[in-house]
Amino acid sequence: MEQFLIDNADRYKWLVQVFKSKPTSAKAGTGSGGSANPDFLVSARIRPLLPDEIAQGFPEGVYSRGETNIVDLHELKKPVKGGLPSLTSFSYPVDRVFGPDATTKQIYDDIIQPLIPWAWGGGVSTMFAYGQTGSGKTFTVSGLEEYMAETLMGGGLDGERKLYMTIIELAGQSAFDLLNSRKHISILEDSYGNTQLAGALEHHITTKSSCLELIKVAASLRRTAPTLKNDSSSRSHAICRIRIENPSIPSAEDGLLYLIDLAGSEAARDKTTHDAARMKEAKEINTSLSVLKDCIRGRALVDLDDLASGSGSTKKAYVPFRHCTLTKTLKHVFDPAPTAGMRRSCKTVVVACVNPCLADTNASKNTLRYAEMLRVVVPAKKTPAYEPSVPTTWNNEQLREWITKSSGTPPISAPLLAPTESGAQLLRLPIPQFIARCLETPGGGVSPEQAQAFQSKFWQLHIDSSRSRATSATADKDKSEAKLTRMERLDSSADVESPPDAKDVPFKERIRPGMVVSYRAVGKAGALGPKQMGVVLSRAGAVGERVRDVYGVQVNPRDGDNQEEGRGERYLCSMVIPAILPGAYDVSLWRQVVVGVEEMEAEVILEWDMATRYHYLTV
Ligand SMILES: Nc1ncnc2c1ncn2[C@@H]1O[C@H](COP(=O)(O)OP(=O)(O)OP(=O)(O)O)[C@@H](O)[C@H]1O
Repeated sequence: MEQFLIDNADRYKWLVQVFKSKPTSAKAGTGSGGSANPDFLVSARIRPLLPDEIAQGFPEGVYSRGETNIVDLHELKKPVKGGLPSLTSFSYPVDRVFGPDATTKQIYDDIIQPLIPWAWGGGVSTMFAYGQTGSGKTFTVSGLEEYMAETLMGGGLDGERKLYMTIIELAGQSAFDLLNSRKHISILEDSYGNTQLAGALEHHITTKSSCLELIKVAASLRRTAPTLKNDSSSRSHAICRIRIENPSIPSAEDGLLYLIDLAGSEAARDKTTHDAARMKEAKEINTSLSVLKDCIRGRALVDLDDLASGSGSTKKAYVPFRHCTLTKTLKHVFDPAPTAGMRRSCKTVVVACVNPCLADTNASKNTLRYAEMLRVVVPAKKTPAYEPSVPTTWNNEQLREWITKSSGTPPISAPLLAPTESGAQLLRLPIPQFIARCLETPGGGVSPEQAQAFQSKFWQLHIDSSRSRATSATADKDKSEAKLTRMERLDSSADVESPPDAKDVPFKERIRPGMVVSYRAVGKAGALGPKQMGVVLSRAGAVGERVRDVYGVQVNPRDGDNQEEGRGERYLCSMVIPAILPGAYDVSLWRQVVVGVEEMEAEVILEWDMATRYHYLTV
């Protein structure tokens, strides 16, 4: 067959020329009536022919159709009964095509760079390089890693972050730490359902050079085996994970950035030369890639359903992430189950690397079909009807109006928090980014506590509205008292419990047992940092002389003992400590602390959630 292709290369090139000169059909890259999913992008990179492929006389079989984001693949068919060879052509729509002349920098700037601020802001960003062996995955990923290191370490991103890098390799059922001499590690699920890379080292990275040095070490330890297409073919998946910690919001989940160089799917020409072990390895790789496809597609469908949940749909796609080690490791990326009511906000980019050689079109077809199957097009649908208690039905204007009305005092700047987003889009914003936008409100009056509480309120409203919509699908439609959403109940009960003018009295003048206050702990920060919360139990002077707080300080000292002159009223408070779930708090009754009125900053409203058995901040 290869000789047939070489012998008929001139005819083939002429047929391709004729194909190209025909007017192209308007087969849009997005399919009929839909648009590309902004958080999930599938691209194709067609590498140039390599010198040995050119030397053998193979022409290119895969072409980019430029702006339309369609990849054309041609094959030359042997004539059945005499006659001349003919052309068979296939077209594959993707979200973005990069032809042989595109540089890795262009790819980075166009589709990868936006992943970095997303992870920096607390989201999960993932890039997969997929393709046949020798199609340019490692070439692409290693180039992208360099640019990524530059962006992360270049100082152009807002705020302070701590970065930790882990690089592991998955080969069959085994996992190895590529930053610790290929030491065996275990992929385990802990009792909270989180995947743990037990035994893998995390390296704190502080400079671009230290980051690149670690990437170099990992590349040198990656398992490779020669294939016909590539002398050093990677027979394993390599996962580079950067965990991004935001010290200014300790309760927020860390941002995660994954760059994944998948093991090469096999070229048919390769398979003829395999022994049993290599065949088994190839089978394992293909199985994991198949599960990966189901997970990527499943998760994209779940997100799409969320974006469109104004429709009230409760049908969820299945994401089989526990079916193989690769997807289990990437639980954060795929798990559709929310934690504390919130699903991690993910942005994913797939780069399908394509070998253009006419002799390899079978494998390239598989790669492009795989890419096509991953695409989940956002269907064109009519905007859901506005409902005041359902954030997913709000357009930008309605969202801004709600922000201004409901974000507390001072009001959070709606144009800064939601410059363009609809309600559904703002729900997908990572929490730290939401908070950071709130804090940009001019005047500096918005505190991190207010921002966090407002984020919880927004989410709570969404959860309540989803629950009540699900219930109303099966129950009587009458809106009775029993059917009020939790926020409505909270609002109405707040009206009953607090005197209407309570808001006008400064909180320090109405301190009472049970009130929750935030305070700046002077000289006793401990592990929780200086900003803390506590539930007021009593005046310090009301307890016995022997009572000491968590720091060993006598709560009610006799005259002359421990008493600092000139201090205002002091209260014994139970500490409110961050719980294991993001945004959740526990009241630790037995950990008590004395807080002076002058240390108190604001009254805080905590709301108890039966489902998670934790408290959450509300505005
Ligand atoms: N865009 C490109 N421009 C120039 N050369 C490229 C390009 N992409 C890949 N190559 C070359 O092609 C060869 C194979 O690339 P690479 O090793 O990245 O493939 P791979 O898909 O990672 O293969 P495997 O799965 O077998 O590890 C290398 O010699 C690489 O330098």
